[in-house]
Amino acid sequence: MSTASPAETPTAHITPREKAEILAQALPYIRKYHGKTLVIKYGGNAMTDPALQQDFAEDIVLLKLVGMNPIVVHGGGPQIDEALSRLGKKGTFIQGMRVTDEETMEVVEWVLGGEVQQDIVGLINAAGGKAVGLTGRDGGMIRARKLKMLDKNDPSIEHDVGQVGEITAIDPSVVQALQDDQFIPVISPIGFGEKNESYNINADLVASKLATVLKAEKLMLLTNTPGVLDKNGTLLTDLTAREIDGLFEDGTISGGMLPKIAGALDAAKSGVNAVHIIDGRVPHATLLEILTEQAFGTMIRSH
Ligand SMILES: Nc1ncnc2c1ncn2[C@@H]1O[C@H](COP(=O)(O)OP(=O)(O)O)[C@@H](O)[C@H]1O
Ligand SMILES: CC(=O)N[C@@H](CCC(=O)OP(=O)(O)O)C(=O)O
Repeated sequence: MSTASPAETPTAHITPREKAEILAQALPYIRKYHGKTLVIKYGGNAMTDPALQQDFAEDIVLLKLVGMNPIVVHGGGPQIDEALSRLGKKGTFIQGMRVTDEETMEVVEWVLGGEVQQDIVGLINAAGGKAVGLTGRDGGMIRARKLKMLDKNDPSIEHDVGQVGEITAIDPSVVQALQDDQFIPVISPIGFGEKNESYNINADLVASKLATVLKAEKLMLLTNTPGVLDKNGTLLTDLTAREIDGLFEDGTISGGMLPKIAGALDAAKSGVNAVHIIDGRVPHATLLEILTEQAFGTMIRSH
C-alpha cells in the first residue's frame, strides 16, 4: 500500500467534500461542450516545462474521456531554433514567420514531425489517452502554396521567406475519422504543395483554419504571455476586430503575436464561437478555460 503525506499534494488543504463540490461545478461546462470539437494550439513556448506538459496531457485526456473532441495542433518554434543552432544556424523571422530555406525546412520537418510531436503523443498516451501524431501531409490534410509576404508598413515591398506556406485547402476527413474512433489527433503544421513540396506553416494559422473547417466550438491558443498585452503591459481581456486593427497599426502587436491574432480573428469571423489566447504557463490552463467560470487570457471577437 502506498500513501502520500498531505503536504505532498497541492490540493491537500481541500476536504473530500469540497473536492466533490468543485468537480460538480464542472457539470454545466461538460454538458455544454459534450460532443463538441475543441481545437487547442499548444505553442512551443508553452511546452518547455515537463510538469506543465504533463498537466496539459492530463487535461486533454480528461476532456476526451468526458465526451469532448479535443484536437491538438502543436508548434515548436524554440525547439526548431535549438536544432538550428546545433547546426550553427540562426533562426530569422519576418513578421512572425521563420525564413525557411531548404536546410531549415528539413530541420522543421524533423523537429516538428519527430521529437516535439512524439513527446506530446507519448505524454497523452501515458495519461490514458489514444493520441495519434499527424503532419498536414497525412490524409492529404493541409494543402499549401508559397506565401507571398508583403511588408506590413509598405505593401510595395515583398519579402521572400522561402518555403513558408499559405494554406489553400484543408481536408479534415482524417481528423474526423480519428476523433470518431476515440483517438486524439496531434497535428504538426506542415503542408504540401502541388509538386508535393513541403511547406512550413505557422501553427497558429493551422489551428485557426482547422477550427473553422471543423466548425469547432472553441479555439484556444496556448502561449507564453498572459494574453494580448497593451503598450503598458496590461492584459486586454477582450478584443474586437476594430480594436485589433488599431493594435496592428500602432505597433502594439509584433513578432509571433502577429500571425496568432490574425488567425484568431479569422476563426472568430468564420464562425468559431469562442476564440481565446491564453497563458499556457498556468498549470492546467486548458481545464481552467474549459471547465470553470474563470475568465483568463484574451477573448477575440469578430465585432
Ligand atoms: N501585444 C503583445 N502581447 C503579448 N505578446 C506579444 C505582443 N506583441 C508581441 N508579443 C510576443 O508574442 C509572443 C507569443 O508568440 P510566439 O512567440 O509565436 O509564441 P508561441 O510559440 O506560443 O506561438 C510573446 O511571447 C511576445 O513576445
Ligand atoms: C512559418 C513559421 O514561422 N513556422 C513556425 C512553425 C512552428 C510554430 O508555429 O511554432 P510556435 O507555435 O511555437 O511559434 C516555425 O518555423 O517556427
